[in-house]
Amino acid sequence: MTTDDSVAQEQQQQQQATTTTATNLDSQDASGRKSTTATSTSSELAGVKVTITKSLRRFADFPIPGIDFVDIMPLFHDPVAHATLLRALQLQVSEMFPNDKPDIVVGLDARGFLFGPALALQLGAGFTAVRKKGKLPGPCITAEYIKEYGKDFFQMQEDGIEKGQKVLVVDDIIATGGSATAAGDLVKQLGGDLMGFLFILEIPGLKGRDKLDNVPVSILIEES
Ligand SMILES: O=P(O)(O)OC[C@H]1O[C@H](OP(=O)(O)OP(=O)(O)O)[C@H](O)[C@@H]1O
Ligand SMILES: Nc1ncnc2[nH]cnc12
Repeated sequence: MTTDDSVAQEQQQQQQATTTTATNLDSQDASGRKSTTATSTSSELAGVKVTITKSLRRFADFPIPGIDFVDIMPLFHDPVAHATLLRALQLQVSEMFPNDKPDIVVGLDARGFLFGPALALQLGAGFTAVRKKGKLPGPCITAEYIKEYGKDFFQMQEDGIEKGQKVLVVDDIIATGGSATAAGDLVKQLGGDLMGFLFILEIPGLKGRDKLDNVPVSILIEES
């Protein structure tokens, strides 16, 4: 077999695997939510969590000395892992809110943008960005916050959320919880109904979720 043949064969196998995962996503209603009769079980979630965990990797002393950085980028490099992640997040939202759904998914700059819009589409919700200061045009509101490796500012456009809209905040990682707290404050300032927070994983030991009281907090991979 030539190199070209084996590359083509590998691509075909990967395409088949992706199609299989995508087919499993079909059991959902018109709004994009999974139907209760579909196969959304805890064991299915446990299986996809294993696949996702295998795609994570760590870098010591990044971006500054003393930080053990968890890199989520391989999840998006592999289309099967990517589809699995989206499936798992969709299931997680169904578990968080069995009889409800968000109007708006808010994703945090920048890694919350990698999956927030796709998840919003799956849920039949809109997407709004929380961005680092100076990136959004027009009238904005601002919040200063402290995260695991520094201080920063988040902004939202004033028309990013309509008063009373139900909002789910999503991000890749919760460490100290500073970023998520600031995002939740911005949502509430705009009159949004903050439903909860969803993360792919947490940095253990920093007690980030303790900052996020009064709303449901869901973390796909509890220990990393
Ligand atoms: O819980 P915390 O201590 O606030 O830390 C978590 C935040 O830190 C990272 O973002 P970062 O600010 O590094 O931005 P990036 O996504 O652009 O890399 C991560 O994506 C979270 O948003
Ligand atoms: N340890 C960490 N790894 C990756 N992203 C982070 N954001 C905050 N802390 C982090």
